[in-house]
Amino acid sequence: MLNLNIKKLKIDFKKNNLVDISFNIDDSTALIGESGSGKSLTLKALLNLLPKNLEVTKNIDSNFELNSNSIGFIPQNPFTSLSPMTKINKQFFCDEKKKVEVLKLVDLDKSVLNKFPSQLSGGQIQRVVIAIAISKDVKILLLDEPTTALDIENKKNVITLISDLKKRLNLLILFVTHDIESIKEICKNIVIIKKGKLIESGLTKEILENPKQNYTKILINSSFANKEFRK
Ligand SMILES: Nc1ncnc2c1ncn2[C@@H]1O[C@H](COP(=O)(O)OP(=O)(O)OP(=O)(O)O)[C@@H](O)[C@H]1O
Repeated sequence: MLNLNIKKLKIDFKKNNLVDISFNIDDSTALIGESGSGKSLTLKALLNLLPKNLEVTKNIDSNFELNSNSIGFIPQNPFTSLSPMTKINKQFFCDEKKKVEVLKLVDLDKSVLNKFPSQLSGGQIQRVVIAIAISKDVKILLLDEPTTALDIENKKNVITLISDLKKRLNLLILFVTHDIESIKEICKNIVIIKKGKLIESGLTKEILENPKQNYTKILINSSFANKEFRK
């Protein structure tokens, strides 16, 4: 079984500590916290994309090689993650057989390969981005608020798709979001962070039913309140 253990991740800017956390991913983990809590910095640290002005101490253990092939990244805004002037076909870095195979997994016809991003719908673009992410020998998928830019219908579809891919491809998942509701279907565990520190962690079901910390209760309530508001 795959495992990725963030034994220590400490990120400082000058004398300010921005992140100081440790947690293990052995299935699917949601990383949740209010804006500015350090979620994106944590993802960037895993992707080796932290800006040079930050001081980083990183101790990560995994039972697979952690490199650009084993990490797949799904960004917040699928619309800006594809090159607009390049046909979908040229945005993959794998052979033709693999392209068709991963497109099938995300329920897209191979005819999209011959199109430009502007010829696809928002939901189709997000599916292409997911297909590109899984076209390598991916072991862990990092998702940065992957449904924020989508409407409710597409949001539901993408959540179902990710949940399905996780099972079929046996992937580890680290899902960053503000929206606790969206991770119920996908994530077994939750890690709650505030100002770069771990506040509470455990099984999703248990934390949603019985949050211990006030901060967690507020995050859960605001997520449900938003949902009501959007109805
Ligand atoms: N390059 C940087 N230099 C200095 N401080 C930074 C840098 N990048 C991020 N920070 C600070 O680190 C903290 C955490 O930022 P981060 O982007 O990880 O938050 P986040 O939880 O992803 O927020 P959001 O949900 O709004 O995306 C913030 O206070 C931010 O201002």
